[in-house]
Parts: sequence; C-alpha cells; structure tokens
Amino acid sequence: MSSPNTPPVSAQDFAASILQHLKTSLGKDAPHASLYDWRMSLSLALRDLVVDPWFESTRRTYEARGKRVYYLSMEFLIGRLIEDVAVNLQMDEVASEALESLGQTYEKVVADEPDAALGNGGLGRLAACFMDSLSTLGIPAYGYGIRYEHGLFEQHFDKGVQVETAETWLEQRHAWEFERPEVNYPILFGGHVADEDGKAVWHPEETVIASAFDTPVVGWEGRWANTLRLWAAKPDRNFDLESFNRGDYIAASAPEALARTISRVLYPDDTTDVGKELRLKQEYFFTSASLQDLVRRFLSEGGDLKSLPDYVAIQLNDTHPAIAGPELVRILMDLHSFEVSDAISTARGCLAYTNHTLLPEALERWPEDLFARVLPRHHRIIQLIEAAHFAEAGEQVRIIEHGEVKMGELAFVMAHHVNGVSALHSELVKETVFADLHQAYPGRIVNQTNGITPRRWLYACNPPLRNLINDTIGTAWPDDLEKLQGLNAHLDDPAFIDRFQAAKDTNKARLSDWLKDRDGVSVDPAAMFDVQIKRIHEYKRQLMNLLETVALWNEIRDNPNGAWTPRVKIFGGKAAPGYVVAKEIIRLINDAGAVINGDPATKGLLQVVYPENYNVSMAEVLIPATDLSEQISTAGKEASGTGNMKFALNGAPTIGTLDGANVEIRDCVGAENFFLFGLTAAEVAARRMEPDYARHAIEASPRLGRVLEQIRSGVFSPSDKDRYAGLVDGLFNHDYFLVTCDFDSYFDTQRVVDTAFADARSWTRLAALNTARVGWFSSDRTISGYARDIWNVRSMLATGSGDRDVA
Ligand SMILES: [N-]=[N+]=N[C@]1([C@H](N)O)O[C@H](CO)[C@@H](O)[C@H](O)[C@H]1O
Repeated sequence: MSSPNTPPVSAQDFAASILQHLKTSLGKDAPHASLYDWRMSLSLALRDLVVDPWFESTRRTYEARGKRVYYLSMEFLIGRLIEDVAVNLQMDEVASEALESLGQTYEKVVADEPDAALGNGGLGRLAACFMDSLSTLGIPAYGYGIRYEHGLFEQHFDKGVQVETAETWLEQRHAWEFERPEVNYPILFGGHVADEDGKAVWHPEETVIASAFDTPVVGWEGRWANTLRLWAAKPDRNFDLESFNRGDYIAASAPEALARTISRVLYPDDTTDVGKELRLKQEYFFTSASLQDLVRRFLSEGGDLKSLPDYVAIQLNDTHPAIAGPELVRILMDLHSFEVSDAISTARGCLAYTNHTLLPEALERWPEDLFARVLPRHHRIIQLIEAAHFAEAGEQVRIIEHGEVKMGELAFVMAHHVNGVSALHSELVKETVFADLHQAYPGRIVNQTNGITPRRWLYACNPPLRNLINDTIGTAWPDDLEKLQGLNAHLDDPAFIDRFQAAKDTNKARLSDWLKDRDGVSVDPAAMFDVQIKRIHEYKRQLMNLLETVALWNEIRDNPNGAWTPRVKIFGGKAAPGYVVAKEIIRLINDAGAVINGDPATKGLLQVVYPENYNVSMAEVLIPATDLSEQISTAGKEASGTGNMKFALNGAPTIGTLDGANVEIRDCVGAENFFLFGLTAAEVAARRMEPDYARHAIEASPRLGRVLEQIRSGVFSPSDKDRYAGLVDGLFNHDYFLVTCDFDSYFDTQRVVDTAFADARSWTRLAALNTARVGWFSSDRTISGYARDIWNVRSMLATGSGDRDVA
C-alpha cells in the first residue's frame, strides 16, 4: 500500500526502479552488486518518491507566502533514513517485497546504512524528531545545521575501557543529500571594526565559505516534505598552485584544510560547555550562513525586512546558535541600514530560545577577549543589545560580566519566548538559572514538554506491536498518537494481552539474536531486560544502577534459594572523551559485569551486558525489547529525557525519580503504574545543605557500605586493587548527585519490580497500559505547542491555504 500522495508503486515497479539505479547510479548489474550497491539503489529509488512532494511543498509555501519555521541546531541525531522514509511513504512492505524479488533481504540491506550521528544525545535526537513532526503536520520549515565530516565518535572497549575512534559516515556517498554548490555564503572571522562615515565597518581577517547540502524530510504519508540544510565549510580561495609548484605542498593545501576544519567534526560533549575557539567558530559559521540564507530567501520573495517577524520564526536549539541575535542585528544594521533599536526589535520578533539544561557547566560563557577577537563586530553589537536591555529592564542581569559573554542571557534577552523542555524543568528555569530575567520579563518563559516521533520510535522499530495496535484500534494512530488511549479498553482482554506479550517476546528474541550475532553474548529472553541507555553522566546515575546490581549480586549469593527474578542489566552509552569520572564508571560497569557474569552462583539469575557504540540504530533494537526502563537521574537534573518516552511507548514500565518528563509520564500512566523512588528536587536541595549527608547515608545502609567496600578493595579489579578507590572516596566526600541518599529507596523499589515482574500477566497488562497512555508524548503534540504558543504558524495541509489549526 503506498501513500495517498505518492503514486501507487507496485513491488514490481519498485524493483525495476531499484534495478535502474543499480545500473545507472551505481554502474552495476545484479550478479555483481554488493550490499552497498543494493543499499544505495534502494535509497535512491525511495528518494525518487520524495522529490515530488518536496517540490510541491516548496511551491505551495512560496505561493502562499506562508510563514516559515527555521530550526537552528548544532546537532541533528538522525540515525538511519531508509526505514524512516519507507515508513513515511508507506513503502516499507513494497520495498521489502521488491528486494525479495531481487534475491535480497530488506532487513540486511537496511542494516548496511551508517547512522548519520550528527549529535550527542537527547538535544540532537529531539531536533531530528522535530523535523519529522514539522513535515507530518505540514508546517513549512527548514532545519539548519552543520554537515560534519565526522559525527559522534565510535566507542570501543579495550579491556572495559572506552576508546574513541573517528566516525566515518561520509566515507561512502550519502544517498539522501543533494549538494547545492550554488548556495554558498562568506563567513567572516577576526580582524577589526572601523568607524567609516559614522558606520561601523568590519574588516575581517579570515573568510570561510559555507556551502549547502539539502536533505528532504518527508512526513507521514508523504503529504509534505521540508528541507534539512546542512552547511559544509570550504576555503574562500582556490588551491595555492604557486606554493605547490614551489614544492610547499603543506602551504598549498593549508587553506582547504584550515577551512574544512570548521565542519570537520562534532564536539562530543553532551551538556558541557566546550569553550574552545573552534567551537565558537562552528557556532557562528552555521548561524551566519543560515541567517544570510533565510534573509536572501525572504528578500527574493519581495519581502520588506521590517515585517520579517511575520514571515520568519527562528528557534534556537539551546545557546549553541545564540549568536543569531547579534548576527541578525548586524545584517539588518550593517547590510540594510536599520537603526539599532529597530534592528534589535525586528530580530527579537523572529527569535525564540529553548533551554535544555540547568547544569552550570553546560551554560555557555565565552571569555570576552576570545569572543571579541573572533567576532569583533558582534562584541560591539552585544554591548548595544545590553544597553537596550538595561534601559528596558534595569541592570540586574548583565550579558557581559566578569570578562565573560553569557550566551544564555544573550539568547534570553534577544528572544520573544524562552521555553523549557518539561513542566518541572520550565518551573526550575524560572526559579533558578533565569530567575532575575523571569522577574524582568514575566510571561516570556513558557513550557513545551519534549516529544518523540512515533513513526521511528514505534511504527518502524516495533513491527510486532505496530501490527497489534493496527489490528486493535485501526491505523490512524501514527499521526494522532493519543488514539492509543483506545487500547485501554483492551487491557483486560486476555487475547490482547497474549498478543502484547507475544510482541514483546518477539522483540526480546530479536535482541538476544542481535547480541549473539554482534558480540557473541547469550542472554535469556525469559529474564527481565532491565535497560539504561543514554549518555554517561554522573547526574544520570549509571553508578547507582551498578551499585544496586552489585547489591543484588550479594543478595542472591547470600540467599541462593530465594525466589529471584532473573535479570539482565543492559547498559548503553558513551562518555565525552575528556570526562574522566564517566569513563571510570564505564570501566567499573564492565569490570563488575565480568565478575558477576563469571559467577556460577548467580548464573542465569543476574547478567550485565554493555554493547559497544550505543547509537540511534541500537536504541531501535533495544527499546522494543525492554521490560524495565531506567530513568533514575537526581531529581532536578534531567531537564526532560526523551528515552523515557520511547520506552513507555514500547511497553516498558519505568523505575524512576520525579525528574524531568518522568513527572508527566507518571501523571499520564497513573502513579500506581510507575515505580517511583528517591528524593524530589526540593528534598535534594535540602539534603545537600546537611553536612556529611553522604557519609550518613552510607552509615545508615550496611548494604551500600558493603558494596562500596567491595569496589574500593578491588573485588572487581583484582589486578589493580585501588582502581576504584578514588571513585568510592568521591561518593563518601562529595556525592553531589546523591547516589548514596537515594540508594536504599532505589534498591527497595527494584525488589518491588521483581515481585511485579514475576506475575507475568499483570506485568504485561502494566506494559500495555504504558503504551496506551503515553500518546501525549508525540513530538507532533510538542510541535503543535510551539506552533501555537511561540511561532504562530499554521499548517499548509488541511485546506491548503495555510490556515489549518495545528493545535
Ligand atoms: N543539552 N542538553 N540537554 C538534554 C540532553 N542531554 O541532550 O536535552 C534533552 C532534549 O531536550 C533533554 O531531554 C535532556 O534532559 C537534556 O539533558
């Protein structure tokens, strides 16, 4: 079945199209084709079906003079695209049949595609989910980012230690992009600003060219397609032949190498301020290119820049593109002769900013001298913006302070709206990081709780459950996810519960086969798959999960005849290469896992698995197979989380704290259907005031004390006894994330989970209930909220005149 808007394509026709591309695009005939050839031919054949809706969407937006959304993000954690496009075009079954008729296996061909890993974690994946929802809702939009040559590093374990190697997604041709050599912009750096005839004129020292690569993003049923425009850096001058002829080959290729450095690699830090000059240049590079591009488009459609806010809604994904405020002011003042106050108000009318974290180390602050050296014109403009802000709201909050340029404050002052990413987080943003600005600009901070696209995170990654849902409530849910509520009526239908269990079992069997094939690891699909997959960070408390695992190991060995619920503890996640403690935690999980997995006393009852190189594609295999979702961050620290939503949607109940979007998930599924533990955000703040709170917590918990002593004394590092002494001492002396204080509550709640899981039918009912009640966490709902409350844009779909209400 193909979508109503794409021409019906039979498997036979589609097979012919694949063969055509094999011949003319890959220059191969079927008998000599490699997996790469088949994968590319399939991708190109699918891409052919996206081009018409893409052109149509662009044409209709142009004709309607509709308002466009511009989503500026340093990260787009896309993953693979074949299945996403096939599913959105309703071509997945046709594609599978076509390949089969050509003697190929769809799953095998799909798995050959490298992930586009242009992001670190939640922030980057959210941007990718948002692009899918913008197209599905028919909202005209561009995503703007950087076409990194190397995405997030590849993670390997060397004796349990994380080692990083460069990611190489572009070593092979990227099938989904269209190069736009005609779309390029000069990006200026350094130099000085001179006052000439009363005007500030920037004389840059360095110029790099930003060149565009476009990827169409098609929505559900192919009704609309937007553009993801990624910028690559190129030198502004040709190859230096003279140096080459002189034999100075380095000098000859230096301009190219230097320029390309800007889009060479993604900085691997998640929720940490990078603070490096190259990072600032990356942020300005893509932001300036994007603003120059959208202003050119607006003017080419006959627009008057004074009305720019009526046609352009720019969303800043965190502070990484916060330079957009001064840059748009520069473009309006220096290139279009706006007065400073008009330039500032016009720019603010276009800009909105999303805050994704409260962690102080993540708030970007650039040394003023570095900033002024790299962006001398913007340094001046920020002083003008700050002066206007002082005039409007007083001088409580400065943008430039203590020799630093604070990008959060700059983004806030230059935005008409600022939003947090969960209800709890948005309140904490008002009470903490932006408390003064909230006072000065009441009503500017709003909430837009995150969401996930159900097309990738249920329809595509979980066929067994998808089919069950289709059979039970029909097929309208993929772009109207709250329709899943219809499953509530089936929770007490034994046949439905049987099928739900069967779907989970199929996914668990698939995961165990995947682990066996990939890593030679055998897991028992009948055991509870207890999964924590996310970036490694102390506030996410993978360490507490490991401590509980060791405590359970002790408990089982102490009570070998106890009625233990077999568990497989599955961890997945990368640590930023420079994050020493996080890398220690990874090593400890692997070291402890090796000892526990080798212990005959607990074999079959407890196992630790940590597959290398967690990424989007791995999440798509792990999440459908999960029984228990670990969302155990210190309350007040995880702004939202989005993995929590994916697990619940795929029928995995949550053990978690009242943090981020966990709070709203618990509200949706019901408190009795959520395994809650731990201190609340307010209690965390109070506990931190108590002296020696960690030591007291450990003294009060012999179970925890025993585990810490085992780790400190080298039980899991016999060849290097003191390997974890520092890590354990750290818990005793400055357990900032209250692992020690929440441990007992966490351990006890895990035992409640054991008992609940032992009753298979009621557990399956609980799992199905989660799926039924988390439809609200669709990124379609999130984007509808942004469209209504922040962007004031309308969908182009229903009536074709851009006035369908997307609320
Ligand atoms: N940066 N950043 N922030 C995060 C994630 N680490 O990427 O953004 C994500 C997307 O908003 C949040 O879900 C998550 O809680 C938050 O920590």
